[in-house]
Amino acid sequence: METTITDVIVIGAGAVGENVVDRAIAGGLEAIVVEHELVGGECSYWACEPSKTLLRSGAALRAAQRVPGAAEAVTGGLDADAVLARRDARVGDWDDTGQIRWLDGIGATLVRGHGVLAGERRVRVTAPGGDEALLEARHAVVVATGSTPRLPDIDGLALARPWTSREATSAERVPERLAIIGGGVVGCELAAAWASLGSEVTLLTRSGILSKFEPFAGELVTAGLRSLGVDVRTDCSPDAVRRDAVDAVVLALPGGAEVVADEVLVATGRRAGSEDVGLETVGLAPGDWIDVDDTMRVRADGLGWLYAAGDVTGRALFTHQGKYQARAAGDAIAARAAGAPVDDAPWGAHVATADHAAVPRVAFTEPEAAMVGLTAAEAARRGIRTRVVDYDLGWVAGATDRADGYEGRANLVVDEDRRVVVGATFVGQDVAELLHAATIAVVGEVPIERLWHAVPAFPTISEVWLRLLEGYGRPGHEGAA
Ligand SMILES: Cc1cc2nc3c(=O)[nH]c(=O)nc-3n(C[C@H](O)[C@H](O)[C@H](O)COP(=O)(O)OP(=O)(O)OC[C@H]3O[C@@H](n4cnc5c(N)ncnc54)[C@H](O)[C@@H]3O)c2cc1C
Ligand SMILES: NC(=O)c1ccc[n+]([C@@H]2O[C@H](COP(=O)([O-])OP(=O)(O)OC[C@H]3O[C@@H](n4cnc5c(N)ncnc54)[C@H](O)[C@@H]3O)[C@@H](O)[C@H]2O)c1
Repeated sequence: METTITDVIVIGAGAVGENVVDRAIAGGLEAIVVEHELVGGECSYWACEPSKTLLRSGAALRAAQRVPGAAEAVTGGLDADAVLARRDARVGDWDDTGQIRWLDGIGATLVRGHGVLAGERRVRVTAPGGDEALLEARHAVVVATGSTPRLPDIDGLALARPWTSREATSAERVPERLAIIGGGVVGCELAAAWASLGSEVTLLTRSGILSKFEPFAGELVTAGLRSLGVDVRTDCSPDAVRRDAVDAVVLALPGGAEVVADEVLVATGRRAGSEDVGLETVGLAPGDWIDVDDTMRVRADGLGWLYAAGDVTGRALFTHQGKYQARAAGDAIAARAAGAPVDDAPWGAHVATADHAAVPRVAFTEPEAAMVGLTAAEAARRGIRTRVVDYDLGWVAGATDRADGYEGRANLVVDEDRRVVVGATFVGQDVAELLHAATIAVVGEVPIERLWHAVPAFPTISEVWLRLLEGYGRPGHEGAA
């Protein structure tokens, strides 16, 4: 078998793999990317993009309904067919021609097929027709193979043909009744989306709702989902799931109650997409999250040529954070290949430091929940001496302008020893766009004293920053009324 030699090989052309290739090429290297499905990966076709499109129409409708004058002009509900058609257009009808054009444009080589490591700096690719090819990298191989849904061990579940996020983001019809297992971001976003489109949704979750956020986010989103008609049941997990004689799915709950639906979506977390990438050929355990340092280089003796980025590392399962890791990896690989210095100190040019303390995330639910950095509980777990200030967004002029009866809440978690913000959460209509200011404050470690000089425009929802700072008190004016 002939071997093709290049500088860098990336396995997986999701958003993360694409960005590794982009940075490596920008750094003067040649790169091949191997993809066995669609270039663009989960985010483009079965995750971020279709789910946000399914959610947007309902959010826009409700926003209009909350503004007298506009509300009177809303005379009907959502047109589900039009929403689904917009979703189909957004994902390019699950065709990756556009993304291939982009890869061509940056000078990357795409090899279609399933790639597995085959020992040091080598990748074996099995093409869709079964032909095999061997690739060898002069400098680095990067595993960017993402993650897959994790199915809990519930009796009968696998046989009941459950939806994963893939089916739930690509469905062609609105199910009359949808049961969802899991109250994390996937469960809550897709509950909001399908309830808005007319499904009767029941959401069962073992924990609370959005338990990785501040508790007030879970409370407000639970109320918001219920206002859409979602039957939210926390501390609840089915014992067994089956399809009945008329093909309905029946979820048996502890105590004998049942939930009957047309489809059941399992949204109980993800596992590493590392089971079938040949990790065993280099001494790593298949199926595990791949452990990397902050330049995204695998932490294991003798594997200085092997990197991983994105979901497969388990560091922060978000597209934006994976792309950030990809930039670090691609730049570090190029620097090492050129024998140039690698700036791997915290916040250096070649590291993904923000993964540890400043990951922004938005749950595009009803209402939106957005956070960056640490929750108050996480900060306490890390031993940080904090003070938490919070504020009712319904009192902010920009919010009341935006919607009558605006409901929302925000908080800042302040590190009292360093006098910097280490976490911020905003929950309410249209808060997603507020988040980046908080990310800059956390990453920039902007002293509270200086934040007083960042004046939010009136009347924007961002004025909540001023209210939060007033709640905290102006350092040096503690005695002032
Ligand atoms: C429903 C849902 C909604 C989401 N919404 C958001 C959101 O709004 N914002 C956000 O930031 N994140 C969101 N996420 C998370 C986001 O989708 C992931 O973090 C992101 O897709 C990870 O990118 P990745 O490139 O690491 O993996 P992937 O996108 O999974 O890409 C991996 C690629 O590798 C390929 N591959 C795997 N194994 C091989 C192999 N052996 N050979 C060749 N190719 C291989 C796959 O086909 C795939 O194309 C969402 C996730 C879900 C499930
Ligand atoms: N907008 C976004 O950025 C976005 C959207 C969707 C997904 N994502 C990413 O995808 C990741 C995975 O999301 P997810 O929601 O699948 O996982 P998750 O870990 O966030 O939530 C899993 C939920 O399932 C529940 N659960 C687990 N086992 C259960 C069982 N047997 N019965 C009942 N409930 C059970 C948990 O209590 C939890 O509520 C997220 O952490 C996030 O990184 C991001």
